[in-house]
Amino acid sequence: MHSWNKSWRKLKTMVHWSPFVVSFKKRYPWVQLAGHAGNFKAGEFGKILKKYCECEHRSLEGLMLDSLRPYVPGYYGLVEKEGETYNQMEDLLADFDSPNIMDCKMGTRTYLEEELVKARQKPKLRPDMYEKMIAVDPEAPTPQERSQQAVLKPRYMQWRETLSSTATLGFRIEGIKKADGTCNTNFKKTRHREQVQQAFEDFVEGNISVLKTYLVTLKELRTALEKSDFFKSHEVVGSSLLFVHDCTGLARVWMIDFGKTVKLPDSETLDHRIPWVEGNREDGYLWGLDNLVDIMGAMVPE
Ligand SMILES: Nc1ncnc2c1ncn2[C@@H]1O[C@H](COP(=O)(O)OP(=O)(O)OP(=O)(O)O)[C@@H](O)[C@H]1O
Ligand SMILES: O=P(O)(O)O[C@@H]1[C@H](O)[C@H](O)[C@@H](OP(=O)(O)O)[C@H](OP(=O)(O)O)[C@H]1O
Repeated sequence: MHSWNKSWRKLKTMVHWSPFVVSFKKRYPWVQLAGHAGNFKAGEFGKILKKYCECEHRSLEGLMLDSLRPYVPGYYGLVEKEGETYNQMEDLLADFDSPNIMDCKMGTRTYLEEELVKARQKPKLRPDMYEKMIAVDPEAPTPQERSQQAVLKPRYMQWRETLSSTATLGFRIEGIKKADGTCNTNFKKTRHREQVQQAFEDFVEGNISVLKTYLVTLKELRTALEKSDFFKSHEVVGSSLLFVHDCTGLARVWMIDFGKTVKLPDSETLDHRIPWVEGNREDGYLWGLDNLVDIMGAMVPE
């Protein structure tokens, strides 16, 4: 949605290992599991820099004053580096020893209503999205899309939603990286509950204590979301939950990526559970979290 990142190549099945030189204390490899390539840079120790986005800046500022504060990376404002502006935030991996990481994109909708309106007013053909589409399913494009060798962004985003578990469960796995270095970002067709559960099982590798900690945290997060003034008054689209655990048993979950988190007009609020119909701006975030809790809950033995 931001012009500066439009042209950036998306990470595909590869994880970008950024050998950040971390000042003073130790060197550790930082991992970007999903999202736009080239979006991140090392900050001072324990901090990272993400390419500036006005929406994210405003959201992080608001979140620092909200009851959701414990569930989001600490925000340290803007930084200029080599002529570029960045949002400086807490590196959530800094306290972990060889972390296992999972990114789940939350919600039933992955594009903003305003993007839909823009796409109608000024349709922009996306040959790159057509290429990504046929790489997964050569049969997916319509005859018109095939002749144009391009698709519109909302069409691509909706196709991704229905192919994955976004439409049916209200969240989807974007990537999993394990402590042994293996990494999987090939979840575009992970749609059914059983497939998602299988991926979670692989992620926690049978560690019930880690699974229980995740479950407790997700329930606490749900309670915090239900009480949060920020959450009530914002459309939260394309935001992820970042799960991180390591061999010491430390396991935490944070909300990340507020590039498409938008304030509603004053006094308007969202339910975050009811289905989206164009105009109501519902994002299905809590419905997705309910399903996530349900699936992880079913994995914990009685
Ligand atoms: N504060 C953080 N600490 C540690 N890792 C992070 C942090 N923020 C993001 N990451 C890593 O970077 C990845 C991409 O983050 P993010 O979703 O914010 O990027 P993006 O380019 O805005 O993504 P998208 O293309 O979905 O909009 C995450 O999956 C995670 O691995
Ligand atoms: O995961 P995929 O299949 O690679 O698809 C991308 C993904 O849906 C991103 O969330 C989206 O960025 P935004 O969330 O910022 O819209 C990007 O749009 P873009 O190419 O227009 O940046 C898509 O290409």
